[in-house]
Amino acid sequence: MPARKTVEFVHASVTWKDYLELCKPRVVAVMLLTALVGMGLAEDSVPPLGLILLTMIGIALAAGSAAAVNHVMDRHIDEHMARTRGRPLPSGKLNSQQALVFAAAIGIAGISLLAFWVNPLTAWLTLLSLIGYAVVYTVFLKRATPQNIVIGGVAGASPPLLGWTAVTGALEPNGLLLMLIIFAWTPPHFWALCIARKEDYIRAGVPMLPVTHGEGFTRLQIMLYTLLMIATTALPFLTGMSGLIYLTGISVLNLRFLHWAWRVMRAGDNRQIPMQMFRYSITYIMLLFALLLLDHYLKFTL
Ligand code: HEM
Ligand SMILES: CC(C)=CCC/C(C)=C/CC/C(C)=C/COP(=O)(O)OP(=O)(O)O
Repeated sequence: MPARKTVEFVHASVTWKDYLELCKPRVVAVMLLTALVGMGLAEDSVPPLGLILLTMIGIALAAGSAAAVNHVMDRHIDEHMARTRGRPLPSGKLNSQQALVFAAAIGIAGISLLAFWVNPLTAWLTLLSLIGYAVVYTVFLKRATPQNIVIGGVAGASPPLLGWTAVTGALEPNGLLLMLIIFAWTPPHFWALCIARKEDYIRAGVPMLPVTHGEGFTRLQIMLYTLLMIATTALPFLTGMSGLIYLTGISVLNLRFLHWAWRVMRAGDNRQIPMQMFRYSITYIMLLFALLLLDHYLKFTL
């Protein structure tokens, strides 16, 4: 009887906020910004508002579904990490069945919406990203190799390409280029946090790069990927997709990113500096995509 009472108590306290938290809403919000920019840059004219809304809702539902599956698969990892133990599953606010039913419902809704009202190519690519993150990264790579986020990063990097294909119905080099920028940005973004939260990953037994190869090696990798990322951010200008507004803005953002990578290289045991770099990486990616959009529309009005 007491066990039953506990279950009833847990059910009674479930709110929509617990379900929202399953979707990693802040990460998905930034992904939606990158998808919106992909849509904007795909054509000279502004895409129809209906198409923008349907695409954003479809991607949001699919990405939220992938994030909810990640919460279920990782619940035993998350309960060992200070950063994640308050999440809905490890804290007992939701159980796996509730989370999986929710993930299936919004996942099917999102992919169907894209398939019927946007286009089949975007629906297929979104489904691939969903499986890439929820299954390939979460179930296999995360537990198996310190290169997990380099390979798994392909799924997280896809939203600008999904936005692009939603408008054009085709895979084109400039859409892939936007995806490439996020792909190169992901390792410095994540490994900076990984250094700051290394003890969490040791406790949870997850083979992240600072755990398997040490912090010094990870810092060097952060610097190398930062340089690669800076090179990829030159491509929109070099291909003529973006102009001088973008080039000026991105140069300032890149100098700051490089400065953070340099500071992390020399940070020793300091945990604040990698954490600050992680936070900057988020500001950076938002400003980068905002700049691309600003440059695109100002080019046509100036
Ligand atoms: C596979 C690739 C990626 C990995 C492994 C990764 C990893 C992480 C992790 C572990 C966090 C901390 C989350 C938390 O504390 O709850 C985080 C936060 C964040 N990530 Fe990523 N990330 C990836 C890709 C992306 C992408 C593509 C974007 C957006 C374009 C993004 C945007 C963000 C944002 C906005 C946050 C802050 C969330 C918050 O404040 O709660 N990430 N990322
Ligand atoms: C359809 C589509 C666009 C799918 C992309 C889905 C998505 C939400 C990707 C997020 C990437 C991310 C935050 C990875 C961290 O996972 P983690 O498990 O290593 O981090 P954690 O410890 O914070 O859970």
